Amino acid sequence: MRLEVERLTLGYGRRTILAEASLEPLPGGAITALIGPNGAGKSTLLRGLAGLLPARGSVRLDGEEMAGQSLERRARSIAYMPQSLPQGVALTVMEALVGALKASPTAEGMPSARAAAERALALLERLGIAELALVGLDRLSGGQRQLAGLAQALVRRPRVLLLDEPTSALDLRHQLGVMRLVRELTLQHGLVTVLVVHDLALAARFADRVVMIGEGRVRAQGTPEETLTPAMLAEVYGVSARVERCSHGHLQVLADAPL
Ligand SMILES: Nc1ncnc2c1ncn2[C@@H]1O[C@H](COP(=O)(O)OP(=O)(O)OP(=O)(O)O)[C@@H](O)[C@H]1O
Repeated sequence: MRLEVERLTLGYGRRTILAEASLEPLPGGAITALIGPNGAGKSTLLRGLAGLLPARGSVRLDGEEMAGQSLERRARSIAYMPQSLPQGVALTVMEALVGALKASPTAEGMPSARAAAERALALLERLGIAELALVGLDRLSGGQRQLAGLAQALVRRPRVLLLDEPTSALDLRHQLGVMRLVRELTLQHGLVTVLVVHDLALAARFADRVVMIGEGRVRAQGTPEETLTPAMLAEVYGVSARVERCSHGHLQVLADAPL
């Protein structure tokens, strides 16, 4: 599994947001974190990878151009979780998960109703929210909604997992739990996982690769060590920052002041 992005140009209407973005190939079994300041174009790039925006350039999965594929075909391999789930959906968590399975059958085809329910429940258990299975989406807290949204993306067992800020509403324990689960699934199934994240400590700890976006351009890409440098943080985020290792050896970004 390998996702290749070449000279991708994306925008809304006539406004170009991301111009000619090329990424080093995103391999299966690895997590790529998209980082960068607010409004830089991270979500736009993720939507572009999901095929949700008109684009110029090329996004290829295992050598096959995604643009020409039908939405249904694309949905078989790609799961995309937006920054916020739509409000006003009168479904329980379980109904939403089974609905997600029905709406976009995976490469394995459509599971039976019983198998779908079992798969959904097993996933909710793994995410620690099995007790929410029969609760309405509209009655969940922000963090619970985010976990339910993640479950909706994961339940289909995609080959490419695109997550827009999957941990932004989560407490510390759930942040670590979700990132560990995403890492496990990514490794276990060789997924191409791309996630937008603001928390640079999470990016440094869990991502294999980091793509730093600033003002609609790819400003740096590589390992966390290569990209999370004081010089790049100054240039792209406009902060003076230190990058140090904690007593456990994890990379930590300590932002000291805006420049
Ligand atoms: N649906 C839309 N229609 C028009 N412009 C949009 C739309 N979504 C985003 N934009 C614009 O595109 C630019 C990039 O937005 P995007 O959401 O990709 O940034 P981001 O890096 O994900 O930011 P954040 O960290 O704040 O979520 C912004 O200037 C934004 O105003």
